[in-house]
Amino acid sequence: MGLCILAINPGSTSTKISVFDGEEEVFTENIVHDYEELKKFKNVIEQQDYRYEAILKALKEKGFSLDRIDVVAARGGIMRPVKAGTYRINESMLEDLKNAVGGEHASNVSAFIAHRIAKEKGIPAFVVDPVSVDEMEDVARISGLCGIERKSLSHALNIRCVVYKIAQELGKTPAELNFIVAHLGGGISIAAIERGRMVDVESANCEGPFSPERTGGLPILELVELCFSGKYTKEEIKRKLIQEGGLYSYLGTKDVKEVEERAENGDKKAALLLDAMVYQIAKGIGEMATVLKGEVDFIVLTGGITKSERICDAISERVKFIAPVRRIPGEEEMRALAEAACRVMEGKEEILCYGEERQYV
Ligand SMILES: Nc1ncnc2c1ncn2[C@@H]1O[C@H](COP(=O)(O)OP(=O)(O)OP(=O)(O)O)[C@@H](O)[C@H]1O
Ligand SMILES: CCCC(=O)O
Repeated sequence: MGLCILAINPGSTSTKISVFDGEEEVFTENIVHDYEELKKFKNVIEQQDYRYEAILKALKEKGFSLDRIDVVAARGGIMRPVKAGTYRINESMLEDLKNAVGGEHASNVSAFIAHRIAKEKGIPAFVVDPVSVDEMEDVARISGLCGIERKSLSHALNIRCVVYKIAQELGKTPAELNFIVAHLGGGISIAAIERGRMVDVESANCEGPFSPERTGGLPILELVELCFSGKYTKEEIKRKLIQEGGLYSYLGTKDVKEVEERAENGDKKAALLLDAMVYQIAKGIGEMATVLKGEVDFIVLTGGITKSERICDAISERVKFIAPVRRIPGEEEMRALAEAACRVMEGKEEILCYGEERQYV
């Protein structure tokens, strides 16, 4: 076996792990957690031991010993704004994630698990293209209210991976192309990538289209009324916006496949909600086309929802006048983690140090 990589990618209800032999996938396992068990923890960082034990169990069931791992590559969470790349996990990063400096996200726990394994085995551990990759132009940071700044939070790992993949197919580098990438999963991010830099991004955590579980942007005064209605605590409001918003709030499910089936079987509400999600995603893509001044080489649709050809066709119908639309169903996050680990271990790419002033954007 060549370089043996353990890739770790925690989601809100599951932890995905993969073992790679260099760039060859050996196996991937999606460890599904009991939601009721996860809910017992005060926050995602407190789930670290629980998820760590689940990873050890899954590896054991595969007959794979941790002793064989040379390096751990983990999805990076919401830390301080950073430039894209691969960061060695350090105390300063762990401290920021523990304090949720950028907010709560399932992947915030990832660095803790990777760090623990790395310490036990005496091997290196990295996070790659964290959720808080920030390459936004200053003009994009202005929100419209002094004191509130727009944030760059996105599915940066998958977005950057698909950009590289398409550029490679064309025999070009990302620096030669402009993309709009819409990652459509449980959350949704829509990014404008100008010559390899993610110059603007909308994520359903803050604004933009609603997703299966997130509200995206809302009418602001109604939201103020809701917050001060006295019916909800701050935590309940946050849950309503991030975990129980979007399709879930209307239909009680986050499963787009199920919503499509309901719509096919004559459920008019489900059909309207799907149309609305498509409409808002297309609108978000249109906005990003203006960021790129119309100079768009490709619109890329990726993430779990893009397994649905029908949804992609409906989005495409509205945006294909902007640029050719490419569909990359599912996500490539595990491969992106492994490939990044290979690049830095082979010295082909610089290892970035979190906390060094120059890394902050
Ligand atoms: N064949 C399919 N047709 C339509 N929707 C699908 C299909 N397969 C998966 N989905 C939907 O994709 C969504 C989940 O996407 P994905 O797996 O990318 O999300 P995640 O990894 O949980 O979250 P995120 O992508 O935000 O990190 C769910 O709503 C799921 O129902
Ligand atoms: C915050 C952007 C990534 C996600 O929605 O999970």
